[in-house]
Amino acid sequence: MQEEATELDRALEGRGWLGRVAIPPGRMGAFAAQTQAMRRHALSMSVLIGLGFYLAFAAGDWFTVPDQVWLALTFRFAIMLPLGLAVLYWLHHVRSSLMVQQVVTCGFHLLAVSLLAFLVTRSDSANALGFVFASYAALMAMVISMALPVRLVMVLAITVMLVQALAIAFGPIQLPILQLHNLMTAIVIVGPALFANRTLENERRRHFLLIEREESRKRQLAEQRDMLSRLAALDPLTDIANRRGFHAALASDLGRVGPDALVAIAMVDIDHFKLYNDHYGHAAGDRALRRVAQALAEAAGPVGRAGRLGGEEFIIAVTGISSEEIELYAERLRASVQRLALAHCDSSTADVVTVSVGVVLGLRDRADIPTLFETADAALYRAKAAGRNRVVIHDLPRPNAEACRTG
Ligand SMILES: Nc1nc2c(ncn2[C@@H]2O[C@H](COP(=O)(O)OP(=O)(O)OP(=O)(O)O)[C@@H](O)[C@H]2O)c(=O)[nH]1
Repeated sequence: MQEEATELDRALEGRGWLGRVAIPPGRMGAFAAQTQAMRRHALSMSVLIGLGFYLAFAAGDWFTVPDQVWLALTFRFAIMLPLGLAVLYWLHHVRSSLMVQQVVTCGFHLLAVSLLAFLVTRSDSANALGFVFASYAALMAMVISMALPVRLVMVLAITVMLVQALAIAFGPIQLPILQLHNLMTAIVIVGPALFANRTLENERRRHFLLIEREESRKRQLAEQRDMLSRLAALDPLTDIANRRGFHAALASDLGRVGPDALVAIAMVDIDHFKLYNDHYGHAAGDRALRRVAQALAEAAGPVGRAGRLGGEEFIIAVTGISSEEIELYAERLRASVQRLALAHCDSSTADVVTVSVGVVLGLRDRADIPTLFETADAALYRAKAAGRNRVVIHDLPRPNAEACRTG
């Protein structure tokens, strides 16, 4: 994720060929998809505007090419008008690749320019040469508005220049200086047009990369937030939920079950753990805590939530369990620790590590959770007092019923 942001930062510096902002290869598809609609729209607009000017300047034909007016009007209204409408229809209704659309649109503009150049070769009027320069104005407008790739711009510009050179060569006015004018005009017009095209394209790319970087940073922050909240909910020693994580998980479980569901809380405490630490050392005590925590989490199963309240005290919550099942469930918790067979030679209860379990069962809607905890704690206290390594169940719906089972 960090590498992703760095890659985008590097791309934004625009160290590509001639300061070009290069899109990283993996994002080229997304960039093309994002800018395609805009580029297609630009093509339609260039045809529409080009056609508008082409028809509007018909009025000037009586002055520019007085001897070829009818041919000029035929070009404008009988060829370019229907063709322009057909290209517009095609751009909007026929699905084809952007490149094909760009080439066809360039072809349309080139034809318009070539027909004017043809008039230059046919007309004896010196005014006809005005079409040569009008063609360059059109070229500049096309290059800036069509958002074309640079290679296509170059092809378009060179073709326009050659067409004009031919028109001058075959025109009635044979002035060699006109070819130089043509070349100079081409250079002077194409240079800024290319620069404007490049600048606009770079801005498009920068805009895309900035949005991508923003998205990537948002994803990065969300991931870090998730990781932090996961860590904040975990007990670092045992890898099961800590008090905070347990409460959050229980709250979400309680939100999912109906008001009639039963909720069981089991408080679990390791017996004589101080003696275990004193005998085997604190590091061994930590290892035992980890093993007990994992055993309890496993025994709690997919329906139970296990957490470490602190020290050698654990808690398990189960929602949607019946009063018939709870005794077996609690016994399973207790037995899971004894089955670990962690030697505890100083324990007066058993020769292995054992736990005492205090359980309470309550109705979800009547359950005041802190009260349930207190009651489970009181049941645990009774289990300790009764000799440890046993389960004491305090059943809230039937307060007098109390079951006791020892290992
Ligand atoms: N190794 C280790 N020991 C811990 C940790 N947290 C608490 N303890 C120890 O757990 C022991 C708890 O002792 P007590 O509260 O007297 O309880 P106990 O010895 O288990 O006696 P009963 O609960 O009455 O059976 C203390 O010695 C604490 O130092 C821990 O993270 N690691």
